[in-house]
Amino acid sequence: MSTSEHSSAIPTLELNDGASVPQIGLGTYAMHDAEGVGAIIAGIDNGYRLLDTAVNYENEREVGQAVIDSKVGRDELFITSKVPGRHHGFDETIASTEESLARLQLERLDLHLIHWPNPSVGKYVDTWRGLIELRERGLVTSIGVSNFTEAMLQELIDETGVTPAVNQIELHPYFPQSKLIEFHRSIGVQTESWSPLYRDQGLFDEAPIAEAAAAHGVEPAQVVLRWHLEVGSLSIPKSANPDRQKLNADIFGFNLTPAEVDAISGLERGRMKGRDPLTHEEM
Ligand SMILES: NC(=O)C1=CN([C@@H]2O[C@H](COP(=O)(O)OP(=O)(O)OC[C@H]3O[C@@H](n4cnc5c(N)ncnc54)[C@H](OP(=O)(O)O)[C@@H]3O)[C@@H](O)[C@H]2O)C=CC1
Ligand SMILES: O=C(O)C(=O)[C@@H](O)[C@H](O)C(=O)CO
Repeated sequence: MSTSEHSSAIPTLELNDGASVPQIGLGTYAMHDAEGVGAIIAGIDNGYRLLDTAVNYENEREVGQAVIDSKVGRDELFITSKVPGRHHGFDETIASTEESLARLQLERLDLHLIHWPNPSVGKYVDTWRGLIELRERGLVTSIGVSNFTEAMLQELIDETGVTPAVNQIELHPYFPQSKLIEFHRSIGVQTESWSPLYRDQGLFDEAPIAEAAAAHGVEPAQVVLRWHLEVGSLSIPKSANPDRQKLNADIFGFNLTPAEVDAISGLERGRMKGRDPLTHEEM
């Protein structure tokens, strides 16, 4: 834990390349303009150090401004962005990343991901080679992917010998992805959960979550975010509300029992919007 005046209580874990990453981060999807900058600064003030953005969120400028305006030093923060589908390809990935860095007003990203594999385009291996090159040039510290299947991960490793540090995937109690998490664990990839709260669309009323919340004296959202840690994933809940930001990050003072974890995982019913990376493509 940092000892600075603006320290964070969020512990870290180590990625397969030795880099340190906070165990929970702030999603920034749909945070825009001055209001978005204010919400991101509030997140940093509330202890978040990992900020998750993407070219396609069209808010890298806001994230960069929040980093500049916050009271926390750049080196204490962990900034993630993502290469969009329209920038797949070796040269395109280098150019895309240089543009992201310019918008973010940063010299280096802590983690850069391939946002979606877009298999019909057939360029994710070239894109991965671009990320490897960027890491060698020192423009990004860690490299990873998002929405990759087991077979796609294996293909990247077979083709390049480089294992992604992270696979950021849709993961929540309705879609627990236990087989993919186990595969990640077996090859040293850190699982990262997107839409970890299922965008507050009814999940919190589910009995195993409400019951665990009552048993531990916490809120249902905290149970859900603790469940992500218990199954081995770091999550990036988005909240623009300072009170909910604080609540969501306050998950390190209790544990769920194995029975509670199993009951919550038993809520499985499928993806939120049918975004199967074998067929769903985003440019
Ligand atoms: N790689 C990928 O393909 C994807 C990546 N992502 C990333 O993951 C992040 C998180 O996912 P996201 O889709 O935003 O969804 P989340 O599951 O994080 O849910 C966010 C929604 O839940 C609300 N919320 C947050 N905390 C609470 C709480 N304690 N109680 C009640 N409601 C709450 C927020 O509202 P409010 O702000 O008002 O608190 C917001 O409406 C994104 O922001 C983005 O960075 C997301 C989708 C795909
Ligand atoms: O937010 C992201 O990172 C995405 O990849 C999108 O799928 C986004 O979640 C979305 O909901 C677009 O409709």
